[in-house]
Amino acid sequence: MVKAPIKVLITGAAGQIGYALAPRVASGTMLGPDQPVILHLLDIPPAAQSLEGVKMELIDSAFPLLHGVVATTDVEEATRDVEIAIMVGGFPRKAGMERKDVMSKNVSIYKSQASALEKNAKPGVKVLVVANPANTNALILKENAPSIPPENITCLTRLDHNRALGQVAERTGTPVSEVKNVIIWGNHSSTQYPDVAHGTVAGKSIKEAVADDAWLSGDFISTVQQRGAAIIKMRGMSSALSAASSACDHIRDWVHGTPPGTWVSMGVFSDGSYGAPKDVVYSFPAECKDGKWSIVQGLPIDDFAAAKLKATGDELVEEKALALECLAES
Ligand SMILES: NC(=O)c1ccc[n+]([C@@H]2O[C@H](COP(=O)([O-])OP(=O)(O)OC[C@H]3O[C@@H](n4cnc5c(N)ncnc54)[C@H](O)[C@@H]3O)[C@@H](O)[C@H]2O)c1
Ligand SMILES: O=C(O)C[C@H](O)C(=O)O
Repeated sequence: MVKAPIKVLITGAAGQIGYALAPRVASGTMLGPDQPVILHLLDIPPAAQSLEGVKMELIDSAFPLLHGVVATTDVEEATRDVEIAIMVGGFPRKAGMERKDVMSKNVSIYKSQASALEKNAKPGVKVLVVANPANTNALILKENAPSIPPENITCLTRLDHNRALGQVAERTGTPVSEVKNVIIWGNHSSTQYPDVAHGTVAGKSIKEAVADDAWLSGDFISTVQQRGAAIIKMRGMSSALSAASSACDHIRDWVHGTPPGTWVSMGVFSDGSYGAPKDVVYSFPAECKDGKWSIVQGLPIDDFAAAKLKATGDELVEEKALALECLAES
């Protein structure tokens, strides 16, 4: 039976991630080869012409699964009846900036777009926040859209997860598909903790396969933590194709499920698992089934890891306070 099309919102669609993401969604990479989609593309008025150009290119690509494109600068129109919302709109970090620097520009966007989503999206809308500071933007969105269940609002740490998989694959000379169950804990920032203690390479523990503990507890961690900044340095712009690809991975696994025995990293509203602060959006290992995620429980955490989990949690609590200050001033 032919499936009904799903409306997918991409905000910031005229930007560089939007340009890489829209064709992936339209070609079925995100929701599967039998799922038609209608793309709702939102950007701000100064980007309206460029947004129209993206729409023209999508039409010219003749994607069989693409049943329509709405390109608009009207947030009410953009959010109407969407079942999936990928929130990319905002201002990216430039060289030399920390994520906190983009805070004041971006959190107010998330407050106002929360209301539009709440009012217009389909009940059960799944939201992925990509724009930085991703965890805190997601939190602000959640706080300002009380009728959307908190478990439906997530942020992207899958890019960091994929970066960790990539580093281990490169180091061990193994196809990345053989590397599993790394974890990104905490914030999508340089305090995140990329954890390989429970991961495997072709069934062997990562520790055993890499056989270099100093690298695993040193350069590996800092490389993943600093990868966003390293890409900005190389490209002069922040990551886009890997961000778009990871956003598709995040939604695909959330909707279609994670393979048995495999988890992914997702920024989700914290219930305090593993001693993380409650009431922030924190990245945990997550398994997905029937369109729902759950935090993988019961993993042993040693003292080294516990200190890292705490540091990134502390940063999220600080970011939340800063975001609330920015909103109070705006
Ligand atoms: N979480 C992650 O892993 C991750 C990875 C890469 C980038 N990012 C973040 O994603 C965001 C987008 O990055 P990019 O490289 O595509 O930036 P970009 O500047 O190329 O595109 C952002 C787009 O958002 C639009 N925009 C600004 N305000 C808006 C609003 N109120 N509503 C709708 N659209 C709006 C801009 O006009 C622009 O077209 C940045 O915040 C960046 O830091 C996150
Ligand atoms: O680091 C950035 O500012 C961009 C993005 O969040 C990334 O991780 O690549």
